[in-house]
Amino acid sequence: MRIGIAGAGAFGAALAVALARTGREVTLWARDAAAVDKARESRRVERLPEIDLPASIDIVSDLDALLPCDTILLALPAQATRGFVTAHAEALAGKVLVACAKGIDLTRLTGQTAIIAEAVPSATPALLTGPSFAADIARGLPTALTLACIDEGCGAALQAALSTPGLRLYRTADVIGAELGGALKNVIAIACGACIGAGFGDSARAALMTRGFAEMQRLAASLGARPETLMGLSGFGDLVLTCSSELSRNYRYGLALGRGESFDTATTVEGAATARAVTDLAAARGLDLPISAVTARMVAHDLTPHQALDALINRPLKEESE
Ligand SMILES: NC(=O)C1=CN([C@@H]2O[C@H](COP(=O)(O)OP(=O)(O)OC[C@H]3O[C@@H](n4cnc5c(N)ncnc54)[C@H](OP(=O)(O)O)[C@@H]3O)[C@@H](O)[C@H]2O)C=CC1
Ligand SMILES: O=C(CO)COP(=O)(O)O
Repeated sequence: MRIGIAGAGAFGAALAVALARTGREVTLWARDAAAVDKARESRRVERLPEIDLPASIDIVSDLDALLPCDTILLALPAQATRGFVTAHAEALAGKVLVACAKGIDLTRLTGQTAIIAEAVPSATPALLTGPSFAADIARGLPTALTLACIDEGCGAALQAALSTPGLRLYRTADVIGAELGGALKNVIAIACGACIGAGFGDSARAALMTRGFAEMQRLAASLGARPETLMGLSGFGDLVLTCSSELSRNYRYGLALGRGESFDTATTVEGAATARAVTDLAAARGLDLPISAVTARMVAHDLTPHQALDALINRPLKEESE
């Protein structure tokens, strides 16, 4: 089986490397023909420097080269997925499309698989998510992720096809829960970065992670997720990784907010748009998600980290379980 990957950024390239190293046939597509020519020559991509791409990976800019692939991983930023699958709906018809992005689509406030189902109804949507930095995967460091698919037969086939000796995949049919865990943890990671950047300390970060996790569980439950999914790799696991490592772009973006520094706008920071989406979802569902709300306002430069802290810490006292 030849596996296609759309998007030759850090994650797409890392997955291509991990799969190619174990003998899978991989086609890696990127939109920029000049960048593809450069990558074919140098066997490197800009967003994953220092990693050599095995010669067996076919790097292409012509989307037709993905046509022989029955399974295509979509490793694009979350807000780009809708445009991509809509523009290429005909070519993607009938394929197994595995979303790898971690974000809520701002247009319709849905997860990645709902975008796929809407744009390409004949495709089988799935999701690959969980705690992993692209560089770790590319280096073959041990990693465990979640493979979510409503079609359980397809989920089991994908689990086998995408697992490698270093990359252990667990399977679930709870796509909604897995999507929300991956998307919402990015918002909390921005909050945690801002907390550390502003000098509020590790104890405050632990409080934000814990109360942020409660917000993730509250929103996910209201959208039909299974509670145990949020406790797993795609929720709790990725929250821990992203809120505690400077390898995370969401966390580093938060650090910059906390320090009052600027941040490179070309860097993919999924939690920024998803914070807005979460605020809209919470309003529509009458949910109280205060950490996500102040994070969205910090991202919009409508609150400073100190004002955000004041807003959180001066809320009326309450039961922890509420
Ligand atoms: N990096 C990581 O450690 C991990 C990332 N992820 C998730 O994977 C997703 C992608 O992240 P990542 O690879 O790191 O991001 P990068 O910023 O490294 O790369 C994004 C890629 O998407 C391409 N792209 C952007 N917009 C479009 C578009 N409209 N059409 C086609 N291609 C487009 C970019 O192309 P161009 O260069 O031409 O702009 C670039 O190659 C995110 O949701 C992220 O959360 C998940 C786990 C780990
Ligand atoms: O999702 C990730 C780790 O699991 C990558 O995090 P960032 O997008 O914050 O870099």
